[in-house]
Amino acid sequence: MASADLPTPRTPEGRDGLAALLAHPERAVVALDFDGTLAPIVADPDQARAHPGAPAALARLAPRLAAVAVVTGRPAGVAVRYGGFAGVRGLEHLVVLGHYGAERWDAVSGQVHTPGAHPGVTAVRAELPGHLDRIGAWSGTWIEDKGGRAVAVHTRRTEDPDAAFEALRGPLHELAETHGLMVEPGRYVLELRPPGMDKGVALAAYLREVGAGCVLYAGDDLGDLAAFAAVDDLRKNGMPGLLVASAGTAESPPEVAEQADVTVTGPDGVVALLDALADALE
Ligand SMILES: O=P(O)(O)OC[C@H]1O[C@H](O[C@H]2O[C@H](CO)[C@@H](O)[C@H](O)[C@H]2O)[C@H](O)[C@@H](O)[C@@H]1O
Repeated sequence: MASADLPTPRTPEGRDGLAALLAHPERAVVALDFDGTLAPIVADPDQARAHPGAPAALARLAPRLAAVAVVTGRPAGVAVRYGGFAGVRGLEHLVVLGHYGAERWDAVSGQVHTPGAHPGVTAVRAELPGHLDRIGAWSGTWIEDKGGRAVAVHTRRTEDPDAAFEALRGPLHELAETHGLMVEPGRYVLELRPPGMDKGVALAAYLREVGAGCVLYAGDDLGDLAAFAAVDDLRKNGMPGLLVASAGTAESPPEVAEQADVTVTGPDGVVALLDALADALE
């Protein structure tokens, strides 16, 4: 089956990945990032919501696939709420891997499974406001409290988000190191979180768990490159895969589109792609 609306991937690996998904959807996993991929980027992270067409597009696809998963830096429960993913007909088996895979929500139980607070994150949450004052962080720098597994510092709402971001890099790396944490850079955000987990580790484990035969992964930011690398490794070992970049804005990291097989324009383009896939499979 094929659809006129489906893009032609620019690489042979991507073309194989798309062909495998269309030929054997029952063996395919579609996994997507949340912010910037399923949800438009907005200035206030608490106001981010999934594209209005995203839950419906995923719900059309999910019953025909091995699995659909969201893989996000958000706490899993937050992505479920902001995505409107709970209780959606067709998404009864959806899984959300939150905090870069450290925690997990599944639609079957409706529960979040989390490893609990990390002592380094607990310490950083307490120290961070004073630390930002001491280093003279730009006005408008904003701390997103993400619970016990991560804390994020955003610069989007400062007068010069790029300069504010660069000024924070060194001091936040030092603070993270002091507490056994790593820094995850993103779009005008630096997140301090425990090492040892990333979207690639999380995605590869999930694909093994469900016995996937092929995968589509879509993302927009630097944190998604670990998942891209995992798909690339799997392709080298014989599992077809398709990498999709949600890009097209001035702030989109160029690496994401460079490493993808297909580039679409933001969540609008992602939802259109999901709908085109669903059309092709119906
Ligand atoms: O893995 P993701 O689902 O992409 O989450 C990564 C981080 O995304 C959020 O920040 C980004 O989106 C915000 C809302 O659109 C935007 O204001 C910010 O500049 C972006 O970096 C979120 O706030 C973080 O907690 C996520 O880890």
